[in-house]
Amino acid sequence: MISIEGLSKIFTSNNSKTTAVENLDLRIEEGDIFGVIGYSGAGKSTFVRLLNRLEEPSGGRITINNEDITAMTTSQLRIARQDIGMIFQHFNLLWSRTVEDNIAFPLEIAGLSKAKRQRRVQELIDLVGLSGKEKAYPSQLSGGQKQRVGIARALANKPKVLLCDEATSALDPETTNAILDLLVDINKQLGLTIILITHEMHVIRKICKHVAVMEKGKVVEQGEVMDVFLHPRQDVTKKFVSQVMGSGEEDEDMESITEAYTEGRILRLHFIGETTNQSLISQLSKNYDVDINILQGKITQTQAGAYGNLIVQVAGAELQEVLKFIEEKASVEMEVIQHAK
Ligand SMILES: Nc1ncnc2c1ncn2[C@@H]1O[C@H](COP(=O)(O)OP(=O)(O)OP(=O)(O)O)[C@@H](O)[C@H]1O
Repeated sequence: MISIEGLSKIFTSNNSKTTAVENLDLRIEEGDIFGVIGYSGAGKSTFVRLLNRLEEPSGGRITINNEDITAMTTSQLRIARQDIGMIFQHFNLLWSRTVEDNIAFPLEIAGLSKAKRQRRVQELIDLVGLSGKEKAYPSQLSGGQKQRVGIARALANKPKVLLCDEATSALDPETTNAILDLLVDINKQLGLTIILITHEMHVIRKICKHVAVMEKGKVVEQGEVMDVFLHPRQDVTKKFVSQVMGSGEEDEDMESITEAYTEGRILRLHFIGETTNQSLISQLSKNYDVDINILQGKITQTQAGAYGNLIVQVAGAELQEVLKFIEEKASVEMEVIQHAK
């Protein structure tokens, strides 16, 4: 477990002070994939760099598995850092070393024998899917492959925690998804705790279990990803959620929908969690004498299941039975938008 209490960082330069992180408290459970999201300047990078003391805190305490990182001497910290891997937006690879030599680098520093290094490097290359690229140089790799090298290198000493500083921000959407899938695999296979900072809600939605939203150096909202998606409280959180789900402005179309579809009833179905897997729509149209017309909607997948809204038109002889079934039996929330004339 990672516990952060009253963490602060104040940068002082030329008589000016910037509070990058202010009195921040967080608890991150072992094995979690914990996302920290915020706009540029919110203090995310500083926060993540404080965790392994790449930045020295101005105040507060960080403990990782009951070890007080903030109280460590430089030599204690050097050993503790072997348990904290880190990957970066621009990969930070050694350009004059091959893939295998980049991955071997932290093992050399840790003093492993050549034979042990070679064995471990091969395991890591297999783990991150880089077989065949052992002898390539970073300049010969795609962005996604470079980040795979970064991940393998970060995992070389079998850390318990992996810090990801905007690790997918330099990648295209498809490569981002592949790297995020790899992080989920690693989290499952190795039980590693992942702390990931990003300005993209898509990243949080896809792989995180918990999220903290940062603004002006503070955590302004936090919780399970699904809860934060469903009930964003702060304006900044609402903006991030709208990156994935739209702003809700699409509801302005409701008027044209209700004018165009006058038969039966128009329903807004709100799916939360695994309920989307119930195949509600096909169940209804198979079991009842109704026609169901999907008019609008957005369903998205999170680590805790799928959620979102569907706007449907239901018409036919057994309309009332369908409304009763959804209300009483299905675990979706239903709102009848319009009683058609
Ligand atoms: N070394 C530094 N010296 C002075 N000020 C700094 C330093 N590093 C960061 N800051 C300031 O601290 C604040 C937080 O910066 P930080 O880089 O942590 O934000 P961020 O949320 O990661 O944003 P970005 O994604 O743009 O990097 C900013 O106002 C920044 O200018």
